[in-house]
Amino acid sequence: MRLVLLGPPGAGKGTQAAILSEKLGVPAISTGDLFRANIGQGTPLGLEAKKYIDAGELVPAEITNNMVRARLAEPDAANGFLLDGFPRSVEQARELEAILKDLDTQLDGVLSFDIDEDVVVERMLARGRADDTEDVIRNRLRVYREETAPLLDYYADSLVTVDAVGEVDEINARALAALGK
Ligand SMILES: Nc1ncnc2c1ncn2[C@@H]1O[C@H](COP(=O)(O)OP(=O)(O)O)[C@@H](O)[C@H]1O
Repeated sequence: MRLVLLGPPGAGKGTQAAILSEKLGVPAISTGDLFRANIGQGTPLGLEAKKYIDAGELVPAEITNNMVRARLAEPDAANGFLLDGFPRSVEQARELEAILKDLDTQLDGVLSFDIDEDVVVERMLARGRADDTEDVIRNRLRVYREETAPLLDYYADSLVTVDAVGEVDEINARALAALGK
């Protein structure tokens, strides 16, 4: 199963991706985690990406697209994947289509986690990651509204929406039900 997970920052996509990954037997691929791993290891990609992440801006296309292309070509993604954090813009959605076409495959669907901004701001302030200060959170939400939310229309035909307010297990059950699993 090849799925894109959509939703605002703090919607719980990463948490749900980890559980769904186990239940569906496909890897969860998070661009945020890939960037953070690169930052942790001090790679050139990580050093470059950090400037944008610390400001809550999108990392430039050439860095992000190549990283995703390489990750999706790895053997463990051959039978499916859950993509969390990519695409984050219509431009990236077009790039994803091109990447999948080159791999001779396509998406099965898009799972959208639906949640209010007020709730996600509270959640992010509580988790306290390095890029979770109030100013940076506000900027990430602005970028989400301007760049990422248009994907809800872009993917309208393949969109499955899940209410992302509630307990982790409850939301996971909703997601599986929405996927017909
Ligand atoms: N597809 C992407 N394109 C550009 N930048 C990205 C992408 N995915 C992640 N990033 C960068 O990594 C940061 C953290 O992403 P992520 O871990 O998905 O957190 P959240 O979902 O809470 O915003 C983003 O704010 C952005 O700077």
